[in-house]
Amino acid sequence: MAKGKTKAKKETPMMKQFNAIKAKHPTALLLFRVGDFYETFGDDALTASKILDIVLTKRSNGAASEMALAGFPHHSLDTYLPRLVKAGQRVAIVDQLEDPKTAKGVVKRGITELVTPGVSMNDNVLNVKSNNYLAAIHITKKELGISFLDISTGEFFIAQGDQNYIDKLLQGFSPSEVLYCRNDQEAYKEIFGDTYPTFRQDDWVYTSEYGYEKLTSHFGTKNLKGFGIENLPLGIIAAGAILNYLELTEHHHIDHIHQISRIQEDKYVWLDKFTARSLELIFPQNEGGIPLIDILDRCVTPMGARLLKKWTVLPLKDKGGIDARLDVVDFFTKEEDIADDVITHLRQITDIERLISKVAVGRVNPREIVFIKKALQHAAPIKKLLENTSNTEIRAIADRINTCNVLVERIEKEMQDNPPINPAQGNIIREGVNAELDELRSISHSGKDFLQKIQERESERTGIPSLKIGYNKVFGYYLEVRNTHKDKVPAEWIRKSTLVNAERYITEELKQYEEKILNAESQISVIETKIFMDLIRAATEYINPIQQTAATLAKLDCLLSFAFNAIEYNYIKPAITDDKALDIKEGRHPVIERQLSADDPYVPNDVYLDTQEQQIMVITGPNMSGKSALLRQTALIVLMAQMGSFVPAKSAQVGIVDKVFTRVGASDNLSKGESTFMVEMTETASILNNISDRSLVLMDEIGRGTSTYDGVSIAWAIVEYLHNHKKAKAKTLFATHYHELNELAEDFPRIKNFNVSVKEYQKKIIFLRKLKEGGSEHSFGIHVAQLAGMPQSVVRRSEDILDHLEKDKRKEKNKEAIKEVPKENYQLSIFDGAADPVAKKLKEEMEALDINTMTPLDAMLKLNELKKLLS
Ligand SMILES: Nc1ncnc2c1ncn2[C@@H]1O[C@H](COP(=O)(O)OP(=O)(O)OP(=O)(O)O)[C@@H](O)[C@H]1O
Repeated sequence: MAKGKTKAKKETPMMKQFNAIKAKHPTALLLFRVGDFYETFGDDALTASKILDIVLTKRSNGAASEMALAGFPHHSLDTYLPRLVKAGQRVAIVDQLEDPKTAKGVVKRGITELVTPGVSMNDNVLNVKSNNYLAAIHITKKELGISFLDISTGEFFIAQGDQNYIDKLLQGFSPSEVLYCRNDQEAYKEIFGDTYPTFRQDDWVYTSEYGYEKLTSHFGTKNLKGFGIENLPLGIIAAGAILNYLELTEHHHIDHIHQISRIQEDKYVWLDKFTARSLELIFPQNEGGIPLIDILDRCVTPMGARLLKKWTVLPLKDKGGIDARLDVVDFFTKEEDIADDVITHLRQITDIERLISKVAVGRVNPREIVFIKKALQHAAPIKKLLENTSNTEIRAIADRINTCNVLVERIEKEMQDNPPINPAQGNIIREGVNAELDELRSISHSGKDFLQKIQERESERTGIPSLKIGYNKVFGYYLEVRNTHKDKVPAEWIRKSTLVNAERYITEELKQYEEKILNAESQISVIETKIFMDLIRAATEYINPIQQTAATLAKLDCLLSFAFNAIEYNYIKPAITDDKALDIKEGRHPVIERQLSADDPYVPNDVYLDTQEQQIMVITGPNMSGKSALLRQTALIVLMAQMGSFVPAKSAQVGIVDKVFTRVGASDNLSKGESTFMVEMTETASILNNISDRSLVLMDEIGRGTSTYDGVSIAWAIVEYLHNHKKAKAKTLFATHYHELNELAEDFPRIKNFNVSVKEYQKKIIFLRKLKEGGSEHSFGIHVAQLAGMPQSVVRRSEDILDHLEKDKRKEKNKEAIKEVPKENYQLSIFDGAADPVAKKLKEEMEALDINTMTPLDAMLKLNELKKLLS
């Protein structure tokens, strides 16, 4: 070696091991097990110390530089891991794969689990009431494929469609992580922005062959026809990408994922993403708001709560399916005693859907196995109760509950009632299960008894009253003598350590018993673990029936939730019909009514809409009078009815609705750089382009985001369009401040005017909240300003200005002016949309024609020319 140069220190073997694993998973944060700690190194340590607020230190890597280090005790994994994952980290748990005591050289280590936001079985990462979905998207120019998986429950879905549809699904499923192809980065960002944590995979994963092969080999099928997804090639690619990701994250035991289903778009009411948001179905729009789900959800099981969320965003469209649910709810509202008995047992049932998934992935602990048993034991009386009813729908539910008696008996026979979570802690298996185990236990116990006797005997013999027997890992069992009695210690005792106030000794005799006890204990642990593992293996045979039972109990839980709401809040059974009318008598808003006191209750209102007589209700009324509430309650009642729930009304006839479109309130989207008005127009355009004869449209103050003239014109034209649409007479509630729109009812037969009434009393307004036929004259905006505490001078001045404007009769002129616009301009014609240059040209050409002076040949030639123009 050249003089003056120091020998470059080599990496320690452990750091070499760390670097090798890190190189394979550069984007994951490694929790590296070292002895009793999980350590993080380098950049990972910086990240972990920040997120977890743990101390950052340095470690000599053996190399010239020092490395950042941050760690925590291994038993705190459940506390720290969720915090890392929730902060968006992908965390690789690197465990010691062999016993450090017997390892030669550096302990073998490997990743035992890669926990990412979308792939987690950890109870602390998961929310009991929500699914935790991983999504994969495959993007092509024409369409997109998508797949969702919740590994904690085994639910696996697939779909394919245009950007709007996929975006809507993403909103509904709200995945915790989205996978896409590395090459699609730009396209993905452009379409979906950065709403979700993402992970990119290599392009070879995103091919048809790979996806198809992955799915068929996972399910052990020749093709995918049985799942009804064969014709969704893009969805299959996405689903393949999900299975690939499970491999990458070391999730190899996934037998509980035993089917994949197509998301059947046509089975459910279409709610565009604005509607789900503005009706506040799952999330409130403003902090502190209450979404519908909070009102509906009285579920007592986690799987029930999760299913109810799905039902809420996916109301049904087929009468049979809805009626089946309503019949069960009806039964329970009439048979309250049975409902009470069922719910009492249901309350005792834990999350068997997730527990059985843990069995499949081999992560179930002894206590959880006992929970599964208890759950099935409570499912049995539920099955009995339901079987004995006269209702066929309820008996069908009973049929689907499988109480897995053989498994229950085996768990009951083998497992202690209250075993510890960690099998290594011992005492998980009952006595009488295994003779060898029983014998070893008696050796261990008698050994311990004997130790006790040694202590008593020696205490008497030596005259040391405070003599204690203890145990530690370093030198096993010992006798502890306080310093005051040190002089009484016999010569044959061997001193092992000195503490401040005491000394510890071992003896030959102690060592002998120690060996016996420790031998027995380690064998006990081996036998207990083996019996437990055998039991888990046996339980894997029950994955399907337990999943089915879990799904059935979830459904039952949701229906009971509906029934209890109906009983307590006076909801009624809606009549679902195949016609197109909606007839709600004395309907109430399910959320607002709960917030009001009994002295000042919600004022119910009637709403009637159909496609023949009263297709569009134009609702005027002052600010704060309750227009928005009326619109929303109508949609919520329809959606609740189609979910299978009773509804807050005196009576309700609901002709099946296929799509609900809502444009309610301002949903600012300033973060995306769009103005409120632009958003409003985009949403409205999407409504107008998608309506059908069965759609329900709610529009609230459309046009208010621009000048009054623009606003009135747009609102007017939209109402006309909805009325005149050839194929789709969408039922519409149109709330507006523009009284000019009341004129529409004069010319259009299916438009009717209504107003939410108020009373004026001593220059103040009293809100009556009652919907009445007829238009209204003014807005009372100034009164509302006054109510809001506007300075008196401003209120007075605005009253003067209003007076002046009204006297000027400009308002009247405006109305007249609109009415004077030739009607044809509003009619749909082939020239609709002056923006279309071809249509414009055609129109000009046709107008310029003088048919009287044309020969038949001229006419033919001209026609040919026009036809060319069209093509
Ligand atoms: N039928 C009702 N019974 C009792 N209270 C109601 C009723 N309808 C609405 N409210 C109460 O009145 C408040 C205002 O209602 P809402 O927002 O629907 O008014 P609005 O007419 O849409 O007002 P704006 O035009 O200012 O948006 C609601 O927050 C609700 O608490």
